[in-house]
Amino acid sequence: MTLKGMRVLVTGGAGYIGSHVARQLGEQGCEVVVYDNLSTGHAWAVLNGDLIEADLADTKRLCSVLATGFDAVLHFAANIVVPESVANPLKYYENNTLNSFHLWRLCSENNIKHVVFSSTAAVYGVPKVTPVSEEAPLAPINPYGASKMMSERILLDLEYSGGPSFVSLRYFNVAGADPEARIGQATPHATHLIKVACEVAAGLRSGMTIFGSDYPTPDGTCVRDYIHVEDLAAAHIAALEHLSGGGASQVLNCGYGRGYSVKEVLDAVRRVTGSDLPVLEGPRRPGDPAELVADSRRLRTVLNWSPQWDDLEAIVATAWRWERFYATKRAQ
Ligand SMILES: NC(=O)c1ccc[n+]([C@@H]2O[C@H](COP(=O)([O-])OP(=O)(O)OC[C@H]3O[C@@H](n4cnc5c(N)ncnc54)[C@H](O)[C@@H]3O)[C@@H](O)[C@H]2O)c1
Ligand SMILES: O=c1ccn([C@@H]2O[C@H](COP(=O)(O)OP(=O)(O)O[C@H]3O[C@H](CO)[C@H](O)[C@H](O)[C@H]3O)[C@@H](O)[C@H]2O)c(=O)[nH]1
Repeated sequence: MTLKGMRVLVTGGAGYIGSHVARQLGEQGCEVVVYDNLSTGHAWAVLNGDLIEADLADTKRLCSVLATGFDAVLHFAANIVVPESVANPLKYYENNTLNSFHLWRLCSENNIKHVVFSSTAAVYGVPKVTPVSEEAPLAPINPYGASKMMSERILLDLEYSGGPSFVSLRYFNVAGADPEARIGQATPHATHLIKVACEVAAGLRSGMTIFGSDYPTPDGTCVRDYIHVEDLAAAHIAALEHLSGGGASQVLNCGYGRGYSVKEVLDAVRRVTGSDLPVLEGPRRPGDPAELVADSRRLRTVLNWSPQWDDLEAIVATAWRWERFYATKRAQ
C-alpha cells in the first residue's frame, strides 16, 4: 500500500515526535499540513509541508482547515508533562481530552476516513504484569494518562457509530533523534531521562538526580522500554498504510519489549558522550512505576513493523548528536 499523494493533517507536527513523523510522511510522498500552536514546538522543525500556526481550541479554524479535505489525521498535539498534569489537571483535560473530542467530532463531520492517535503507556498506570500487553487493565495514576485514556475511548466509541477508523499507538519511552540531526527533542525544560542526561553532558545543566534507587529491580532504579523516535515514526507510517489498505482499527503498544534501568541508561550516556555525568541519588519521583516494558508483539504482527534502531547506544548517540547541533543552533 503506497501513501504517495495522500493528504495528511498532522496536529503537533512542529513538536518532537510529530516532526519526525511529518518528515517521514514527506519522504513517502504524502502532502503534509501541520497544525500547531508552537507552544512547545518550533516552526524550523517542520521539514515537509505547510505549517498552519493555530490552536486546536480554535475549532472554527480547525474546521475550515479540515474542510479543505484530508485522507487522514495524525494527532500528536498535547501537553505531556506528568507532574504538571497533577498540579494542573484541568489544563490536561482541556488540551488533551476536550481538544481531542472536538478534533474527533470535526474529523467525523468532515468525512476524514482515518486517524492515528498518540497515546501513551501512562494509560496502564502501575501494571501488575510485565511486559504489558494491550489487554492489561487501564488504570492511569495521573491526569496526563487519564486524559489520553479518555481520548482513546471517545475515538473508539465514535468509530462504532461510523466515525473514522483509527490506530491508537501507546508509546513507551521515546528517545533519540533524526540520524542526520536536522530535528530532535527541543522541548524547553525537558524532563525525559536521556534528554536531561544529554543536556548535562553538554554542560547545559550542572548535574542531575536519579529519582529513586530502592526499587525492586536488579540495580534498584526504574526500568523503561526506550524506543527510537525513527522506529516510532515508522510505526505511524505502517499504521496509515494499514488503515488506508482497509485494515481494522487497532490499539498497539510501541516499544521494543525489553527494558533498561536508569543506571544502565546513564552508563550508556557516559560511554557515548565521554562525560563523567555528575549524578546524585535522590528520592523516588511520585507516580513512577518500577518497571514499564511493552509487549509489542501486536505491533510487529499487525503492522509488520520491525525496529531498525533497537540499540541503547545508538539511541543515545543520535540524541547526543542532536543535542550538540541544537546547542550550536541556539548560540547563533
Ligand atoms: N515524548 C514521549 O516520550 C511521549 C510518550 C508517550 C506519548 N507521547 C505523546 O506524543 C505526542 C507528542 O509528544 P512530543 O514528545 O512530541 O511533545 P511536544 O511537546 O514536542 O509536541 C507537542 C506539539 O503539540 C503542539 N500543541 C500542543 N497543544 C496544542 C494545541 N492546543 N493546538 C495546537 N498545537 C498544540 C506543541 O506546540 C508541540 O509542537 C503527545 O500527544 C504525547 O502525549 C509522548
Ligand atoms: O532527571 C531524571 C529524569 C528521569 N529519571 C527517571 O528515568 C525514568 C524515565 O523517566 P522519563 O521522565 O524519561 O519518562 P517516564 O517513564 O516518566 O514517562 C514517559 O513515558 C511514559 C510512558 O511510559 C509517558 O508516556 C510519559 O509521557 C513519558 O514522559 C523514570 O524512572 C524517572 O524517574 C531520573 O531518574 N532522573
